[in-house]
Amino acid sequence: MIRVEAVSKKFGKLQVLQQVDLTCNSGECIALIGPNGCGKTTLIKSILNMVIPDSGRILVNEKDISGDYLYRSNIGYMPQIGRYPENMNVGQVIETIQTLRGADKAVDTDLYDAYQMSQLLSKRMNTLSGGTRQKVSAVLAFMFNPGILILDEPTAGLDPLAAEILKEKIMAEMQRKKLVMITSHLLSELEDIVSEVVFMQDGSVAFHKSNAALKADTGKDSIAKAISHILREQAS
Ligand SMILES: Nc1ncnc2c1ncn2[C@@H]1O[C@H](COP(=O)(O)OP(=O)(O)OP(=O)(O)O)[C@@H](O)[C@H]1O
Repeated sequence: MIRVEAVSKKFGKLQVLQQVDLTCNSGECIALIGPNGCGKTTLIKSILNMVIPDSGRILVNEKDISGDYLYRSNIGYMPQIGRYPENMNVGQVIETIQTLRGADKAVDTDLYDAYQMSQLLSKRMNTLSGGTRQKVSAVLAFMFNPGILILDEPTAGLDPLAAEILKEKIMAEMQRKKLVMITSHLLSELEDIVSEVVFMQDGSVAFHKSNAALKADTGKDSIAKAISHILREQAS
C-alpha cells in the first residue's frame, strides 16, 4: 500500500507538486495520467525516495519512507528511460542487479523467457535499440517478485507483441494482489488493465476514480473519451 499525504515539491521557483494526497492499495492497477510536466514522474520519484519532498510524507506499507531505503527492495521500478552502465552487456547488468538484490531472492523469469533475454545476454547496453532497452528494464522491474510495481511509460518503444506480453504480465501480477502504478500517455493501452485512474493537473490530483466510475460519471466508454470530456467541460 502507498499513502501520499500532503506532499509538495518545488524545483527552484517551480511548484511541481502541490499538496498531493493519494492512497493506492494492493491489487489495484493505477493509471497516473495528466499533461506533460504536471508532476507524474516527480511524484513517482518521491515515492522511490529519488526526489525528496519539501513537505508532507509518504508511507509504503504503513511505514514512513523518509530516510529509509530498505523498503525499495519491495518495489519494482521501470523508469521512463533506463540508464545502465553502457559498457556492460545485458547479462552483466542482470547479474549485477541480481547480486545487489541478494542471490537468494526468488526470481521471476516470466518476462526474461517471454522476451528471449537469453539470446541478448552478450549484447552491450550501448548497442541496444530503444525497445530492447525497455525490455531489459521490464525484466529487471519484475524479476525480484516485488509487491509494488511502478512503471513509467512502460510500453514506450515496445513493439505490439512486446507491449501485449507486458500487459499480460501486469494483469497476472494484479491477480496476485500486487499494487501496480503506471504512467502513460497511451490511454488506449491502459484500458483493459487499469482499475483506478488518477488524473494530475498542475502538480495536484484533479481526481481519483475507479475506471468504472470515471466512465459511468462521464457517460463515455473509454478512459481517453472520459478525460477529454472532463477537460472540455473544465474549459467551457
Ligand atoms: N530535477 C529537476 N530540476 C528542475 N525541474 C525539474 C526537475 N525534474 C522535473 N522538473 C520539472 O518539473 C515539472 C514536472 O516534471 P515531471 O517530469 O514530473 O512531469 P511529468 O508529468 O512526468 O511529465 P511527462 O508527461 O512529460 O513525462 C516539469 O516542468 C519539469 O521540467
